Amino acid sequence: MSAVDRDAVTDTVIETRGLTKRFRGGQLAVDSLDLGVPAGSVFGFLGPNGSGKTTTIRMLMGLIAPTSGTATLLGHPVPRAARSVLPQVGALIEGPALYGFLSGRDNLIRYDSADPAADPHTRRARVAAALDRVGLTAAGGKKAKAYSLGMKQRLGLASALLQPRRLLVLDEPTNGLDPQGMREIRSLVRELAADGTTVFLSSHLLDEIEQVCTHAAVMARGRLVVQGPVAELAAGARGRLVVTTPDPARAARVLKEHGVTDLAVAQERVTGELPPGEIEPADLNAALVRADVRVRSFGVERASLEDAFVALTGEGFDVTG
Ligand SMILES: Nc1ncnc2c1ncn2[C@@H]1O[C@H](COP(=O)(O)OP(=O)(O)OP(=O)(O)O)[C@@H](O)[C@H]1O
Repeated sequence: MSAVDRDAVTDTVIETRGLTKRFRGGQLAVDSLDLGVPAGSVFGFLGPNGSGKTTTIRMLMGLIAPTSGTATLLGHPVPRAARSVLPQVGALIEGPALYGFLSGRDNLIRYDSADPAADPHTRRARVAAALDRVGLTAAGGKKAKAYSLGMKQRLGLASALLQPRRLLVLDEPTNGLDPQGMREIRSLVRELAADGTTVFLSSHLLDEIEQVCTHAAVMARGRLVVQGPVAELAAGARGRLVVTTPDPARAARVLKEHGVTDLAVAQERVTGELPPGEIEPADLNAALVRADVRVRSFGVERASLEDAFVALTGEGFDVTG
């Protein structure tokens, strides 16, 4: 009998403790990572290029051994229990390996045949269902080499979905795709999550994480910067104050006196960082009015995950790493 109980109830589908990878050349790619991915989440693993995302995923999938620390998948230790737990995990790492001369459908048949646990009698139905899942039924007979990058990526996802999965691990699933391809993958991820599959996906695109993920972890230089629900992460960074007024110089002076920093004036628009602590935006508005500044509009721009990243690391989010 399998060492893995298929019905094991785990609230945290991926958990790492002090997970560390130092490559032979001495490069510390992942540094004491403590990650917790809740069941049912769409979890974004975010960081600039070179921040250690792929190395972490390769350790989770048992492809490379950690230097130190531990990791569990669906409650079972990896790499020790990798063999028994990985059948419940669909993974798409560094693009799918496809045969260009075979049709999309035949590529999936090949994948399914390579799985010793897959019943050959139900193979055709499984492949048809997987093609349907990713919207490739009509293109199933086309050679894979004629597929667009987005279609290839969807075919890769179909191969990961031939069996029911509790967890999907996708490494940069939208990398290299055009906006339409990105949208397709994103809506597919949402659908899969709605069906109850936990999805862990890495990305260096902040807005992608904001659009599709419920939770995120932010990496920088091999270290975890922060993790949690996306809404809370963005709320951790205070938004920027924006005032429009025909008296920008006076407004800037008053705001400065009340602790607003990083003030910038562009025509009738004055922006700045809210002071930390007790002061409410409404108090600032009242102070402007008291000082006879004619306020046309007053607001705080919603903070984005990017603001949170900048606030936490003190650096810009440079996708070229
Ligand atoms: N096999 C290896 N040997 C030595 N160093 C490596 C190896 N693989 C990765 N690294 C280094 O480890 C660091 C983290 O790389 P990793 O690929 O995990 O980052 P990433 O966040 O996934 O970035 P990308 O999106 O570019 O893949 C980088 O500095 C990289 O050069």
